[in-house]
Amino acid sequence: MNAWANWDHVVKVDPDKALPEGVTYEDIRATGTDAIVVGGTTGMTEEKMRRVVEACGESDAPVYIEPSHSGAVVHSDRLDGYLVPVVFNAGDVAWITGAHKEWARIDPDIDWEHTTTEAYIVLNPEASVAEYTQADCDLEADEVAAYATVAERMFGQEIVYVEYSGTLGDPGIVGAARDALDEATLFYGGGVRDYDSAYRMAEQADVVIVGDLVHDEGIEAVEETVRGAKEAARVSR
Ligand SMILES: CC(C)=CCC/C(C)=C/CC/C(C)=C/CC/C(C)=C/COP(=O)(O)OP(=O)(O)O
Ligand SMILES: O=P(O)(O)OC[C@@H](O)CO
Ligand SMILES: [Mg+2]
Repeated sequence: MNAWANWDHVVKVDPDKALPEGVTYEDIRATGTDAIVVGGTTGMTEEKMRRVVEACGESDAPVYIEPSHSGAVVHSDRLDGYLVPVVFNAGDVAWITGAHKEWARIDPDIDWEHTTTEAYIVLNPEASVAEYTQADCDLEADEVAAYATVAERMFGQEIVYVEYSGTLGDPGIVGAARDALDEATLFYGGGVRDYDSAYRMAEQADVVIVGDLVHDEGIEAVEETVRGAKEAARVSR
């Protein structure tokens, strides 16, 4: 079984942003989160990625990188895997297959066994990821559900990621994606900042991803979101 089938909560660390003073990766692990994913859209370099992956060395958390381009990929024994975004509603095919083609062309060391794509549906037009990929964010619930179906049924995606980076999404839309999926794991990310928002999104999605909060507020706030996500998962099981 894929590791993420058992996850409820993930912390996404942006290598382009600092952690609050004194916060370590072990502290992040100790919040009870299930994994650390390292990624972001802007300012991503191999060196910044490597720094974070190495700093995770001290903790026993599962660590995955989520590269935003081939130049941000680092290979390390510390990594549990590589989560590679494919933006299903991108306006430019570079973010669907183009960047991936270039990666396959230039990187002889791709660890296919530990590489999984994530079928992103990007829904916050204000986020850098939406701007970069020229995503069509103006989607109704049935269109989001249809993208989820296409991802799972036609493209065999194991992870569908409803991405509202920077703002809390519409639970109805997230639920529509969930209802469309059979086997795939539904990730939700965006604007989760406390117990209630984590709980609400974990009622809809399988895994709640918390990003900016760890940089802006630190460990206690993240802990609250872990509690919210885990409680909602427990109740709905
Ligand atoms: C071929 C390889 C290795 C990679 C290509 C991967 C693709 C298609 C990336 C597209 C952009 C993307 C989906 C990046 C993933 C991480 C993500 C969504 C981060 C959230 O970014 P924002 O919060 O919008 O941006 P900042 O936090 O950096 O401002
Ligand atoms: O930074 P936030 O808004 O928590 O978003 C999390 C994640 O989905 C970003 O890719
Ligand atoms: Mg961000």
